[in-house]
Order: sequence, then structure tokens, then C-alpha cells
Amino acid sequence: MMSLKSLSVLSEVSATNYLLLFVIGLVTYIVLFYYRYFTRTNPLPGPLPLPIVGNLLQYPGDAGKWVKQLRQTYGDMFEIYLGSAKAVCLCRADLAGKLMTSSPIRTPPNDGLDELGVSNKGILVNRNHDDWSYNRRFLQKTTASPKGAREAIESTQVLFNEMEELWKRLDDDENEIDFAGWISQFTFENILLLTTKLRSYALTNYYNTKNPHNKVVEPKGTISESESFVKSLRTQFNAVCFFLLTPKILRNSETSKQFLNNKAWITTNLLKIIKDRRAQIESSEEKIDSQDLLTQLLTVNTDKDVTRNIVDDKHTKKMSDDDVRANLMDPLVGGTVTTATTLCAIVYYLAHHPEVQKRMVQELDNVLGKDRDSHITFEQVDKLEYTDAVFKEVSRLFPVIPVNVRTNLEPDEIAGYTFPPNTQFMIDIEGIHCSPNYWSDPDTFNPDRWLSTTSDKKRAKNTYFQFGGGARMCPGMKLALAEVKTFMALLYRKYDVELVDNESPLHYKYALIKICEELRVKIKPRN
Ligand code: HEM
Repeated sequence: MMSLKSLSVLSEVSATNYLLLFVIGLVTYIVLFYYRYFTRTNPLPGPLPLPIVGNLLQYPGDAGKWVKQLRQTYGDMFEIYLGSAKAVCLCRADLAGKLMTSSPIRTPPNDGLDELGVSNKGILVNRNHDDWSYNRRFLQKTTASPKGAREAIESTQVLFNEMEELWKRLDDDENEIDFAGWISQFTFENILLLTTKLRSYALTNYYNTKNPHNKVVEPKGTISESESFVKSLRTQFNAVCFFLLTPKILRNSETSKQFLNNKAWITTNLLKIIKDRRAQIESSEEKIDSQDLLTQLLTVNTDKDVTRNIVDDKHTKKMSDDDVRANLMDPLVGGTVTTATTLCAIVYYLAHHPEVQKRMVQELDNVLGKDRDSHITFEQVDKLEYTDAVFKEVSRLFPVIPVNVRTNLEPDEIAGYTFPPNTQFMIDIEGIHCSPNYWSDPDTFNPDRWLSTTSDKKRAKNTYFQFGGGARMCPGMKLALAEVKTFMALLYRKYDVELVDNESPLHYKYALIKICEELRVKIKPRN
């Protein structure tokens, strides 16, 4: 029998052995990692990565700012490591344009996105080409048509009137509001209404949350906690960012759990809407005549089908509740925060450029007439050339998605390098939007550069990507343009808008897109 003493000596020896084995394993891993790194194909310039985390420890929390810093050091084409995966950054219009327009896939296979359950669902980060293309056709058909834009112009006016009634209830000394707070509720309510014909009364809910002493009766809406719902949509961007970038072994289980719970909460709310509408459709004896996105998704391949030219021979079954949920969630996620941040940036730039604001208001008066409450038509919005130029110029200097991504499905040759399939490319949209190579006086805020009479002569192809490009381009573009321009017209023809703090930069958080979380403004009726 071994003595206790010899047992403890043995266990000390085996602990030392384990430690030794671990150190040898670690050193081998590091040596192999750097051997592979220094002998890699297509060695582009870029910061030296660490094993497992790559360059993620240097990430300042904002991809736009990071790519800008790195471009200044490494030039127009460089590589970084997001964990152990390499990403190639392209900062020139000719390099970026090719990928943006040719590749229909955003990200390579990613276990994080699989865990979040978004890689094979819906539209935004769906990697399955056939399903993505099928799903996208529904949104394209309902939002990208002139009918979609007309509906957006109408609903924007209805919601603006409701918001004004709520503003009137604020005390006089409260004409200072958080524009970012109101507008994110506004854009959410608008996209919900346009895609489902349902209301959540998000603006009333927001007003009541902020003014508990002076509440108004809130009509019963589809989503009762709309304020929290909008927060959850924002959190979903953080979730995608976290799961996309964080290597599996570093994914903190508490953070993962919170993000998964957030998605589950959105899912529960949306499934309720979907089940109710499905039951309504199934029990209806009349012909379904509604053409909204939700109805199209629920009726496709059923005997009450209201879709046309959408199905293909790979999609012959009716859609499951969860697929409908993913296809509804993506426009809500994609259309709420982007549009709200764009409008915050417009308000911010106009406040800093009163001469531009004055000229825009003049155009509004000329096109819309003297009555500041008159109904605005599609044809009038179409005539707002200077307002449109303001939108474009703000979006050039402040793109909501400053860095876009693409992945190649086939080997791809770019600038003399051949990249294997599934290489992650990051496209420096902000850098291209502000490069002196493509724009005269790029840092100057000058809407005139967009007017047909004075357009920027230097401007080349593939230099403006506010809505992306190619097959994956934003399907909500027409709807968003109609909403944003109508909102600008409604606000500025009637009100003077000032920033509370003129010195402050426009605050935003970055989570794949820029999210403006607060913008304090004073709104007073125009003289
Ligand atoms: C001013 C507002 C908006 C901006 C700036 C914006 C911008 C963008 C950008 C840059 C992309 C990526 C395109 C690419 O990779 O080429 C995108 C994709 C997308 N957007 Fe928008 N968007 C806006 C409004 C909307 C609206 C209102 C909707 C809903 C109808 C929407 C739904 C989507 C969807 C579903 C995608 C993914 C498309 C795909 O992967 O095929 N967006 N958006």
C-alpha cells in the first residue's frame, strides 16, 4: 500500500506534469499561429494579431473610427483579425464597388450568428442564398414600390399629427425635448404600421412614460410596452455585433444569455401578432384584400394567397410562424433605428448650418404653399430637390452604416490578390464618402453638390453607399426616403428647431450601425 506521503508527492508530480504539458501546448499553439501568420497567402499590411483574440483588443468600439485610424497607417487595403478570422478592409471605391455589387453574402459561416439563430432566417444576415432571395422578394414587393412610398407619405403625416397633439400637452417650458427618443418611437410605429397595418401607439406610450403626472388615455395597441420594444430592437444590433465578433471560448455566458433573452422577448411579442393575424385570416370567409407584408407572408402558398410572382419551385410550402417572425423582425430592426439616426443627424446638421436650413424652408414654402397644415402629396415630396440634397449630404458625411461587409462565394481577385471563398471583406463606406479623391472639398457640408445644376464634377462611380449596393442593397430605401423627406417637410415648414447645446458633437453609440440615443432640441412654432 502506498503511504499518504507518497500519494501527495505523486499528485504534485502529476500537477507539475499537467502544467508542463499545458505550457508546451500553449507555446506550440503560439509558434504555429505565428508561423501560419508569417507564411500566409496574400500578406497584406495590418496590425499584428494575437492568438485567439486577433486584433479585437485594439477595437475602440466603433468600426468606422477603427478603420479610419488603420487606413491612415496601412493604406487603402489592409487586413485585421476579428478573433482568429481574417478580414480584408477595402477603402477605395474601385475595390469596394466590385464586391458591393457582385457579392450577395455578408458574412462567412459564423458559429455566433448560428447561436443567435439569424444565419438562416429572414433577410439581414441570412447566408442561405435561396431563402434570403425568396424572403427579400416579399419586402421588395411591399415596400420598394411607388405604392409603398405613397403609403409612407400618408402614414408619416398621420403619425406626425398625433405627435404634435402630444407635444402640445407638454408644459411651455418643456418645449425642450429629446428628439432622438421621440423619433425612434415614431419610426418604429411607422414601420410597424406599414408592414402590418397594426398600431402599437408607441408615441402615446412614450409620452406617458415620460409624463406620468399628466398621462393621456392610451388606445390598446398591438405591443403594449412599445418603449421597451424599441430598446430591444436596438439591443438586437448589439447582440449581432457580440455574437459575430466574440470567439466562442470568450463568449461570456451571462452576456450571451441576456442577448438571447432579449431576442426571445421580441420573438414572443411578434409571435403573438402573427398567431392572431393567422387565426383571423384562416377564419375569414371573405376574400383577403390586404396586401401588407404580414398578410403576404401568412398567405403565401395557402388557398388565400394574396402574393403574386413571389414563389419559386424551391418554396412551395406555407411559411412557418417562426419564418414569418424573422421576416417581420428584419424590417422592424432594419427600419427603425437607421431612419431615426438619419433624422437626428439631419436635425443636427441643419442646426449647425442655418443658411442651409433657411434655403430648405424656402423650398418647402414654395412647393407646399402657405398653409402649414396642408396635406402633403407624393408629387410634392418628389419636387423637394433641395430637401433631397440635404438628406444626401447629411448621409454622405454621417453614413448610418460606416463600414459595410461582404463575403465572396467564389475565389475573387482584388488588386492582384486572389482571395479564397468565404473571405470577410470590410468596406470603408465613411472613408469613401469623405475622400478627396472622389469629392471636392469633402469635409464641407454642401448640399449643392447634389443638385442637377451644380453637381459635384469630381464624383465617380461607387462613391456613395448610404443604402449599400448590389443585390443586398437596402430594400427599404424608397420607403425610408419618402418617410424622411415627408418628416423634414412637416417639421421644418411649421417649426424652428434649435439644439439645446450647440457645442456638443452628435452623440451616438456604434453597434454595426450608428445609434443616436439622445439629441436635446427646442421646438417652437415658426413666426
Ligand atoms: C434612412 C434609413 C435607412 C438607411 C440609411 C438604411 C441603410 C441600409 C444599408 C446600408 C443596408 C445594407 C445594404 C448593403 O449591404 O448593401 C441596409 C439593409 C437593409 N435594410 Fe435598410 N436602411 C434604412 C431604412 C430601412 C427601412 C425603412 C427598412 C424596412 C423596410 C430597411 C430594411 C433593411 C433590410 C431588411 C436590409 C437587409 C437587406 C438584405 O440583406 O438583403 N431599411 N439598409
